[in-house]
Amino acid sequence: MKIAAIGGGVIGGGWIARFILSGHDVAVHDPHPEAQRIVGEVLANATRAWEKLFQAPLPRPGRILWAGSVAEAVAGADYIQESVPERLDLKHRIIAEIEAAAPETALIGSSTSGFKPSELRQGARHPGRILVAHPFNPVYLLPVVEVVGGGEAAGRACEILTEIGMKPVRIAREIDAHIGDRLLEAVWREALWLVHDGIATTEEIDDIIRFGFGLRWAQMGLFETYRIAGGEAGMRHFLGQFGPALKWPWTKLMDVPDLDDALIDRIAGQSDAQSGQHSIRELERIRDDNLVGIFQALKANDWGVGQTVRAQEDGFYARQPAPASGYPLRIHQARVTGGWVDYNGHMTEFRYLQVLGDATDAFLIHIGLDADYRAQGRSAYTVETHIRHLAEVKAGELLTVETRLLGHDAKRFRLHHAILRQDGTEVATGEHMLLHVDTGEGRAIPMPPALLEALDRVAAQDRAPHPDHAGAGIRPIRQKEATA
Ligand SMILES: NC(=O)C1=CN([C@@H]2O[C@H](COP(=O)(O)OP(=O)(O)OC[C@H]3O[C@@H](n4cnc5c(N)ncnc54)[C@H](O)[C@@H]3O)[C@@H](O)[C@H]2O)C=CC1
Ligand SMILES: C[N+](C)(C)CC(=O)CC(=O)[O-]
Repeated sequence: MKIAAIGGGVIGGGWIARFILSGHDVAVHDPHPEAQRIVGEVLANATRAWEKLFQAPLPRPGRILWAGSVAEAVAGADYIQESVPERLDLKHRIIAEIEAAAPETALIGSSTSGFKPSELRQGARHPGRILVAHPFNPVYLLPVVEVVGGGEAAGRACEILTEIGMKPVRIAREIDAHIGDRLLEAVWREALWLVHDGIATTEEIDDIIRFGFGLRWAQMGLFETYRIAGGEAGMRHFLGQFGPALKWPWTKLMDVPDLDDALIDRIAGQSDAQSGQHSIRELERIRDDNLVGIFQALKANDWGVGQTVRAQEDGFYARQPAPASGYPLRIHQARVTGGWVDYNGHMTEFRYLQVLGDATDAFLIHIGLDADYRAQGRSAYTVETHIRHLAEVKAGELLTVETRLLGHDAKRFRLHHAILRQDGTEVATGEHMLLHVDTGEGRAIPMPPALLEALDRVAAQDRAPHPDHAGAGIRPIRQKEATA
């Protein structure tokens, strides 16, 4: 699939990073003289965030193909994401340039925050393929994308967006600013009035959000949160109790304070005092680390955005390259990132287990125990592990795992992984016993014939003697050694 991105600013850069990290090449056009530096920095932050977010091995990243014109970028494209500044005349000009050069079948998604598809489509040759695909910043982490403009084109766009780990929400009827920005603008207007009227500073308002209802919104949204706030009587009681207050004159919803120089100076000054000690890129990294932490907590709870992360990881495992011929199997590789390194300057203890666990997952997919298989309520659980740490590993190193099957019966199999550096040095080994289980009943059950046959085929290749340490535990410390 060929992807093109027109505009590589805050949002275009985020889209480019998401496509690249999902394994797609992206042709990019942006006339900004520093576009390559800006997109490069966004991609670096996005890569850092994805390496922290996902436990599954990431796909091999795609490449950025810089194009000198819109026409060059969109030639032969299947999906084009437009992220130029929010001016309708500019968007019309860009869409006309895209239509003149792109295949008729190419989909055009616009990042517009406010324009409706009917406005974007004015004067277009093939209006039905022009859609709003409105993301939220940072695009490379937040999965939601509002897809506005219906029909077959929207269905195809949703498939592509889902494939890169997004959660498309199709909006049935077009309205100005879609849904997310309608909600955000209401809060934003109120916040501007609170600063204007001298009721609160920018920091106080942010504290009320981040130490309070922002945490609720991050995992349940608005309606589910208020259902709980109604107590045991739920939403009906909540509406009965707090509904009348909605008619009291609390809000200045449609009224916007005059953004004169004095108010701009006040907001910008308070914002500098609040966050000016960090550069924007540093703030982005702080934000990304916090989002990753929230996502991981929600993954552990199988809830909300955590389910999207899990589904994306399943996709990464399934896309692992087929093993090269030969034995031991070489079906897993991992790059040691800066975040994997501890205070001793080398790969921290639990990351060894992560590499070994990911290698086991790659082996499971190799024998057919993949996400579709697990969806039938059967899986494999590791019940015993022995790791030997043999050499230090530094950030940036590429690790390759060699996997052997040391034995199996109807319900169990025993794996041996050797983690190798690029120069062939063995840096760790892991030996693992796995049980085939019925996940609903939580008990071991025999494997079906197809899995056993796959294991038999691997076992037939395992002709070398077992390593000396296979089956060994940790050596006892003899008393003489202990007191020496
Ligand atoms: N910034 C935000 O929080 C969000 C913005 N959006 C939407 O995304 C779109 C882009 O906004 P941002 O990325 O914030 O703006 P931006 O100003 O950061 O980036 C716009 C980019 O478009 C480039 N550009 C200008 N003319 C161009 C042309 N003729 N061909 C190719 N590139 C061109 C600029 O050089 C710039 O890099 C807008 O429609 C906006 O409403 C959507 C979601 C959130
Ligand atoms: C400010 N904004 C209207 C451009 C914001 C968005 O469109 C979505 C977001 O990321 O908040």
